[in-house]
Amino acid sequence: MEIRTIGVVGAGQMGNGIAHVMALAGYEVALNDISREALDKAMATIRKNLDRQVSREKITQDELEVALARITTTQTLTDLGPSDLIIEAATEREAVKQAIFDELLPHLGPQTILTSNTSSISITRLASRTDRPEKFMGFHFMNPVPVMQLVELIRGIATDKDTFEACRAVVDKLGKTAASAEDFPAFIVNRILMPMINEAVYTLYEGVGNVQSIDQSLKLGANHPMGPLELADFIGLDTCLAIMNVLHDGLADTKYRPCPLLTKYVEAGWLGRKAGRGFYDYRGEEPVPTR
Ligand SMILES: CC(=O)CC(=O)SCCNC(=O)CCNC(=O)[C@H](O)C(C)(C)COP(=O)(O)OP(=O)(O)OC[C@H]1O[C@@H](n2cnc3c(N)ncnc32)[C@H](O)[C@@H]1OP(=O)(O)O
Ligand SMILES: NC(=O)C1=CN([C@@H]2O[C@H](COP(=O)(O)OP(=O)(O)OC[C@H]3O[C@@H](n4cnc5c(N)ncnc54)[C@H](OP(=O)(O)O)[C@@H]3O)[C@@H](O)[C@H]2O)C=CC1
Repeated sequence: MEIRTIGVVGAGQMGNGIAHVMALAGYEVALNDISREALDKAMATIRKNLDRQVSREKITQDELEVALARITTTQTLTDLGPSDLIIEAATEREAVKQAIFDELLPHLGPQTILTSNTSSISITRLASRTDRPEKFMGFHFMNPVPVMQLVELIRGIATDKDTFEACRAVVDKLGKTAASAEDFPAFIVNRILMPMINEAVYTLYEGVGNVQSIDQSLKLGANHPMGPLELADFIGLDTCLAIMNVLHDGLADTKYRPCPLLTKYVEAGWLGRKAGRGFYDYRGEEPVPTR
C-alpha cells in the first residue's frame, strides 16, 4: 500500500520535526496536539528550520512554501482518521499513548498503519491493545529530526511484513536510513545512549565533576558533538527519566537505576531546554550550568 497522507500526534520537538521532513518529502501531513499553543509553536519552528534550509541553499523558497502548505494543524484527534499512516509522538507516558490510540481507533480505516515514535515503550504491548497489532510498529526518529540520518523501525511480535515494508519505503523517501531493532526495552539507540547519560548524571551527583567538566570531557575527550548533560537537556529530562524507568522495570536490573539527581530535576520541572532550565539555565544570553 502506498502512503500519501500522514497524521502526526503531538506537536512537541519530535512532532514538529516529523511534520517538517514528511511535508518536504511530499506527504500531506495533519499535525495534532491538545494545545493550540503547541501547534502554533510547532508551525513557527518548522518555518524557522525551513528558512534556515533555504538560506543554506538546501531547498528553494518554492519548496518551502509547498511544504508548509502540505501541513494542516488540528486540536481534534479524530481529524487524523483518514490518514494512511499515523505516527504518535506525544509525551513519553504509556497512559497518554494508550488514551490516544483508544480515541483514534474507531475512526481509522482498516488499512491505516499505526505507529509510535516512543523512545522505549514496548511496541508489542501498545499493539496488543489495538484492533490491528499486525499493522502496528515503532517508527523512531532521532532528535533533531531534520538533521539526524537514522530511523529505528521496531516490529512488535505481530507486525506483518507489508507494514514493515511500507514504513521502510517512507524512510527511503525521506532520504534517511532505516535500522531494524527488536522490540525490547528502549530498542538499540536508547539502550546504549541512555545509560551513558544516566551515568553522567551519577558522575555529577557524586561530585566527580561539575556540569561543565563532564560535558567538556566527553566533547573533547571522546569527540561527542554534545556533552551528555547538554544532550540530556536537549532530549528532555522527563523523557530521559521515562526511558530509564522503562529499562529498569523492563530488564529488572539495578544497573539501570535512574540517578536520584535526574529524578530531582524532573520533579522541579527543570526538564531541559524546552522548559528553559535543566542542567543548564537557558533563560539568559548564554546557557549557564546549574551545578
Ligand atoms: C531520545 C531518543 O529517543 C533518541 C534520540 O534522539 S537521542 C539524541 C540523538 N541526537 C544527538 O545525539 C544529537 C547530538 N548533537 C549533534 O549532532 C549536533 O550538536 C547538532 C546536529 C544538533 C547541531 O550541530 P552543530 O554543529 O552544533 O550545529 P550547527 O552547525 O548549527 O548545525 C548543524 C546542522 O544542523 C541543523 N540544525 C541544528 N539544530 C537543529 C534543530 N534543532 N532543528 C533542525 N535543524 C537543526 C543546522 O541547520 C545545520 O544544518 P546544515 O548542516 O544543513 O547547515
Ligand atoms: N526528545 C527526544 O529527543 C526524542 C523523543 N522521542 C519520543 O517522541 C515522543 C515525543 O517526545 P518530545 O517531542 O520530545 O516531547 P515534547 O514534550 O516536546 O512534546 C510532546 C507533545 O505531546 C503533547 N501531548 C501530550 N498529550 C497529548 C495528547 N493526548 N494528544 C496530543 N498531544 C499530546 C504535549 O502537549 P503538552 O505540552 O500540552 O502536554 C507536547 O506538545 C516521546 O514518545 C519521546 O520519547 C523520540 C526520539 C527522540
